[in-house]
Parts: sequence; structure tokens; C-alpha cells
Amino acid sequence: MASLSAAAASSADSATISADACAKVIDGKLVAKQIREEIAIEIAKMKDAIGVVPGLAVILVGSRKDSQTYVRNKKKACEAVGIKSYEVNLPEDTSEDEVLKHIATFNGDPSVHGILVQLPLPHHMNDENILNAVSIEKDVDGFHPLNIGRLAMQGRDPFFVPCTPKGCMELLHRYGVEIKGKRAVVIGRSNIVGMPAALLLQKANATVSIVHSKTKNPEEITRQADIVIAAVGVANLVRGSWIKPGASIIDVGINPVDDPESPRGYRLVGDVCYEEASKVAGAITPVPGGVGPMTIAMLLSNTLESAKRIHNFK
Ligand SMILES: Nc1nc(=O)c2c([nH]1)NC[C@@H]1CN(c3ccc(C(=O)N[C@@H](CCC(=O)O)C(=O)O)cc3)C=[N+]21
Repeated sequence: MASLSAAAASSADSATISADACAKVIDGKLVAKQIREEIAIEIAKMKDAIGVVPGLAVILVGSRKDSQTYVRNKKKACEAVGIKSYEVNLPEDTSEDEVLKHIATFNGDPSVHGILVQLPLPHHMNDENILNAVSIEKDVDGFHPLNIGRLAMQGRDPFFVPCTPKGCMELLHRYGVEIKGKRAVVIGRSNIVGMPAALLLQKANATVSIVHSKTKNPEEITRQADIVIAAVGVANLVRGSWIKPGASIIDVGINPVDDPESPRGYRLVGDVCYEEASKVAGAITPVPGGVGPMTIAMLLSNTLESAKRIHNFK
């Protein structure tokens, strides 16, 4: 499928370009914007009808720059759609008990419908103790073991689906990617992305394989997939040769790589080598501008869903 444009691009490169089929870009930034607009309308309706404003509490422990940025972005996104945000910033050396006290307060506060404890937590804290303490009815991250367990069971719906995998599914749905009966491969098996993404794909009737660090032939298995969700945190791991022609690729990775020419000194790349994969795939998410913005949109969606459920507003 060599074409004029590929040949014209550069005569030096043309020998290495075997195909220039160009995947459709799955624009997460655009979809996230649409979803935020939909959410803002629903929130205004609920406020009019029953006088309730959804509330999201965010607990940040320590002073990691990236976490501070995420929390600031979440707060801005809340304000823009009409969600009231409550923020608690605690120093790095805060005790686990102190964090648990804040969680208990928010659990009992009727103006708070969602509680998020920003991860990663400092090393002296036990994540499980903290995540266990969040009321499952306010667990908008979907990280409580009971919510994860329910996701894994048939006929036992969780209160909340974790935001990043939910965002991946939403992108597939909104771009009309058929899931039922298709082969899907999830690369990575983390509690917060890989595992729940695999469960959601399975719930949507895909046949799912999980590829991980001990998988013998990841390339061969991935090449069988009509749908790939990559969530390992290794820059450019998935090469063009791993991709089945026409497959839909959702790239969850957000990896900084040194780039002296970029203003920040680094740029962000996914787990998928975009340049190669976009020549083979049928559709692909970019990084940035793919799954990242969807994660925040789904957090807002979960917070609205929680307020509606708690106040029995349809
Ligand atoms: N309790 C908890 N819940 C989380 O949901 C959670 C967390 N902890 N800890 C950290 C990760 C990471 N995360 C992201 C959210 C948005 C973007 C995002 O919007 N990224 C943009 C911009 C990236 C940039 O330019 O810096 C993009 O990909 O286009 C990325 C990453 C949520 N996380």
C-alpha cells in the first residue's frame, strides 16, 4: 500500500515505509470535553430540581509535584462543571491514623458524595488500610476492594468503576468500536488499570488475554487482538509489529522521556510507539490527549452518579 504521499515525504525514508495507512485518531481530549459539558447540564438540572450540588473530597498527602498538578487539575475540572471540591493537604510525615480520621469525617459528611485519596501514598502508609476506609458508596475512584471484587463477579455490580478503565471503555463506545465477540489484549495487570480494564472488556463480551512481564510471547499474543489496551508504563514498548492491521489501540501510558527541545525538558509518550502503530492500526489514542483527559472526566461522572444515587435523583 505504498502511496504517493509516503514516497514524497522523503526519498531517504521511503525504503523503510511499507505502508502509510493512517489510523483514525481517538481524540480523548475532545470526548472528555463533550462529557464535561453533558455533566455540567445534568448537575445544573439536579441543583434546580432538588437543590443538591455534588461534592468531591480530595486528600493529598506529601508534596510530589506530579500529584499536586493532578489534584489542581481535578479541582479546576470540578469547578468548571459545578461540583464543589473539598481539599485536604497533609504533610509527608502524617500518620495513617490522621488520614483515616479525615476519611471518616468525609464518610459522614452529607455534602460530600465522592472521596479520592491521591496515589501514590508515602511509603510508611499501608494503601490497603487507607482504601478500605473509604465508604464504598463514596469510592469514586473505584479502588475499594469491595468495588473491585464486585467488578470481577457476574451479576454483582460495583458502586463505581475505576476512572481510567472506564474512560478507555467510553472511548471505544463513542468511536463505535465493536467489542462483543472480539479478541482483546490488555497489556499490564495493575489493580487500578490493567485488571479492571480486562474485566470491563470481558463484561462487554470480548475474549480477553492479559499480557504481562512474564508473558513469553507478548508480541504474538498482542498481534491477535482486535482491541489493545496498553497500561504498563514502559515508553514505546508496543511496536508496530505487535499490532494487527486495523486494530483499535487505547494507550494508557503517560511516560516522560528526555527532550531538550521541549520547554519542560521532557515530553510525554505512551506505552505504544505511536509513529509505528498508527500506520498499522485502524484507530489509536494519542499521548497526551487520549486517555488522560478521560480519567478526569470519568471522575466527574462518578461523582455526579454518586450524588444522584445518594439523593435518589434519576
Ligand atoms: N487516587 C488517584 N486517582 C487517580 O485517578 C490518579 C491517582 N490517584 N494518581 C495518579 C494517576 C494519574 N492520573 C492522571 C489523570 C489525568 C491525566 C491527564 O489529564 N493527562 C493529560 C495531560 C498530561 C500532561 O500534559 O501533563 C493527557 O494525557 O493528555 C493523567 C494522569 C490520575 N491518577
